[in-house]
Amino acid sequence: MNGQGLRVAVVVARFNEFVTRQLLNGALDTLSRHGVREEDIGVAWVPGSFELPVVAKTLAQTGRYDSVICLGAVIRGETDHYEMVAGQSAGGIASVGLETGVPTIFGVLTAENMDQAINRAGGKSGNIGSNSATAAVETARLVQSIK
Ligand SMILES: O=c1[nH]c(NC[C@H](O)[C@H](O)[C@H](O)CO)c([N+](=O)[O-])c(=O)[nH]1
Repeated sequence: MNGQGLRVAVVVARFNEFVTRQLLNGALDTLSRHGVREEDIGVAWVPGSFELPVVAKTLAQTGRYDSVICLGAVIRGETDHYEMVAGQSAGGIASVGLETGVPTIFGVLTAENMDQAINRAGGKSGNIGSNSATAAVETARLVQSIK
């Protein structure tokens, strides 16, 4: 897929930064491999995954981006906070894409523990950030071809 000329925003949560920084690295590396120019990529950090949707929507509404990638890591703790954050983050991110028409990619890793998270952030199970970048390029090009 040729990503040349695509403008992509990446919103990344700082919570569990040890993991989310690896997701970001995977996404940026894959965007580059698809030909997306560095100057066409915007990165915004938010406190946690719960804040991903509002910043993603703001970026999508600027009209400056062909796709918005949301990256986070929600890891189960002792409380049910995990369910709330994961659920609201997923629902909010889906709404951004539907409300704005800008492909908004769900790259929020949900894991039972840190080992699972690390395995999906560049470990033996791949990198959710990289997968999200590929989805962003493909979906942006598809939406462009339909319009
Ligand atoms: O991105 C995450 N945010 C988390 N909480 C913070 C949340 O996203 C908001 O930043 C916070 O609630 C303030 O709105 C997490 N947990 O609490 O478990 C988590 O695992 N991952």
